[in-house]
Amino acid sequence: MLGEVLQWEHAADAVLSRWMRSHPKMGMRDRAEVAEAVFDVLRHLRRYRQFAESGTGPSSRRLAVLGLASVLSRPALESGLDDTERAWLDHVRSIDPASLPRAVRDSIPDWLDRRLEALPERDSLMQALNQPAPLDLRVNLMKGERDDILAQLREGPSARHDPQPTPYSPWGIRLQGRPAINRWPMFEKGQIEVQDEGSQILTALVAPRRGEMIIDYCAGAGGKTLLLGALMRSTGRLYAFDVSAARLARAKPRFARSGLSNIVPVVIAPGGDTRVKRLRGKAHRVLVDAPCSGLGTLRRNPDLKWRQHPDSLAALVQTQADILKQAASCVAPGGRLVYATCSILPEENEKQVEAFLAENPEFTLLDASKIAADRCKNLTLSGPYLRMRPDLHGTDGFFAAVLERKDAA
Ligand SMILES: C[S@@+](CC[C@H](N)C(=O)[O-])C[C@H]1O[C@@H](n2cnc3c(N)ncnc32)[C@H](O)[C@@H]1O
Repeated sequence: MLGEVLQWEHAADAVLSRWMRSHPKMGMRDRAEVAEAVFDVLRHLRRYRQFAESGTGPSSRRLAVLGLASVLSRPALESGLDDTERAWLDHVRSIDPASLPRAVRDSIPDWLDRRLEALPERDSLMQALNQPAPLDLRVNLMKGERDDILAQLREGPSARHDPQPTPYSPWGIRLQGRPAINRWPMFEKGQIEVQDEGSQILTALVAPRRGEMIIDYCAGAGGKTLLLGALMRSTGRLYAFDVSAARLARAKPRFARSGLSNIVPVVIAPGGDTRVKRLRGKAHRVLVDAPCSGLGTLRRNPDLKWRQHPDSLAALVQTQADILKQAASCVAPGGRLVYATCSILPEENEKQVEAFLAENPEFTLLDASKIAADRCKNLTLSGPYLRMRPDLHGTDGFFAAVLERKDAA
């Protein structure tokens, strides 16, 4: 299975899920260990490949041994190794990561290492992106209060995941480990959803009001749409646009569970869709959660750093600019446009916004950190952009900018 993951034809979690389904007799604990070991190899692949150059036998076995070393106790792992492998593992364990070239230590391709060079506190960011992430939940305001849900989670079997309120989002709960929450009654009833705290905070930047007309332009499977709908208290009209019918189809059961009745899902055509044209200048607020490299989510999707290339990134940057232009046309005078990504790369973030503002002087940049602080009391950022980072905030890496169209008067 690791061999298949490393061919990069499919996302690692898709290959893993298929493999798990084809091994129905495997216990929960073994499944969790296999998944952790595969993700560990993906996080540290470049470093492990270098280590695997020494030693004997198939290199895929050496990679698997290194991944398993992150989840199994030493005696459990070593009972499955021969003397040569044990000696090799001892040697590898004695290597100080600080002695390795930076891109090998961080396990990223050279092209990406160069692009991340200028980021502030780059080393701590890369270190944090190479760690596993906790699981963040969002309480659905339409169906519950955070304190009540937290109290329920602290009773019963979910207590072992140490439920804690998220530090910044007033709706978030953080769990440790990988609980299968989609079987929990409170999930089935639509009281909780999975949503990283950073994603909750950036959705709050849209700050929708009751009765408004809002567009979630890249709604995908609806993660942010659900919070927008709840913040609108199920009033007004919330369009969930996406070019992918499959993604919107995945959103529909979530919309149904949520109890929201203000969401209108629409599959749009890329480029000039007539329904988009009809909404020209009408929306109070538009969120563009743009398709991006996803490099801010490496804690959860470590394969993304191996699946992206400079060419695919250049194509994404062009798509983001096109989407931003179309989405902007829907914003009413005095209305707001929120541009967001889960990337850490300046070309997908600040540079994209600067290029848009240079071509669209009718928009001005607002201070996103102040708007975020209105909802998230403990969050002190320096504006004008929202930049969430795993090393500084414990969230995935997110970027957002809030733009306002000048009033017609
Ligand atoms: C980052 S994902 C959105 C995730 C979603 N907002 C959430 O919170 O779950 C980006 C989405 O943009 C969609 N997309 C790509 N090109 C688009 C376009 N031209 N117009 C609208 N959506 C597009 C993709 O299908 C994908 O679902």
